[in-house]
Amino acid sequence: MIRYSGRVTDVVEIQIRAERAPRYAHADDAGADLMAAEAVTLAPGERALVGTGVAIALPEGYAGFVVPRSGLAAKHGITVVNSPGTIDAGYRGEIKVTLLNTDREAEFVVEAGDRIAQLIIMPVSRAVFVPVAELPESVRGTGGFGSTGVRS
Ligand SMILES: O=c1ccn([C@H]2C[C@H](O)[C@@H](COP(=O)(O)OP(=O)(O)OP(=O)(O)O)O2)c(=O)[nH]1
Ligand SMILES: [Mg+2]
Repeated sequence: MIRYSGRVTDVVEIQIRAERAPRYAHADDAGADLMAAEAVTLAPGERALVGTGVAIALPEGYAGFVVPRSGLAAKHGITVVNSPGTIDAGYRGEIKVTLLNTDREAEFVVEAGDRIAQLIIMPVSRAVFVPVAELPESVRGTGGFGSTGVRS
């Protein structure tokens, strides 16, 4: 924990190569906006792998997650196909965004420099998978996929 903008916050230093570095719109935002490095037009229902021109070296024990922007989703039906896209600590390539236009009628135009998605940096655990004959009991057990219903 270090002091940042007058508050005590987790801040992780990340080495980056980019023409347009991801930017936090507000100091306490979780997601830093990723900009398109290229222009692309998405027809209704079309997807495209859009470059951001950003390459990073995450410290060991961290991962990046590429997630949609809610404004683009609500106003234009733009989402990220594989959300959250996982950026591994060892990845040194360009971060790319799999944008999908879910709108049935309108095309969506992306210009270079547009903020198309956001990047969330998180500490992650790595597991050691230990085979066992029986898993410990729990209250939920094997219930899932709507087992608790919809209405309260
Ligand atoms: O939205 C994304 C998701 C992934 N990546 C990059 C970083 C990540 O570390 C790498 C591999 O991602 P993932 O493991 O999700 O893809 P894969 O299909 O399993 O490819 P691989 O076999 O290379 O792991 O691709 C992106 O640039 N954007
Ligand atoms: Mg993989």
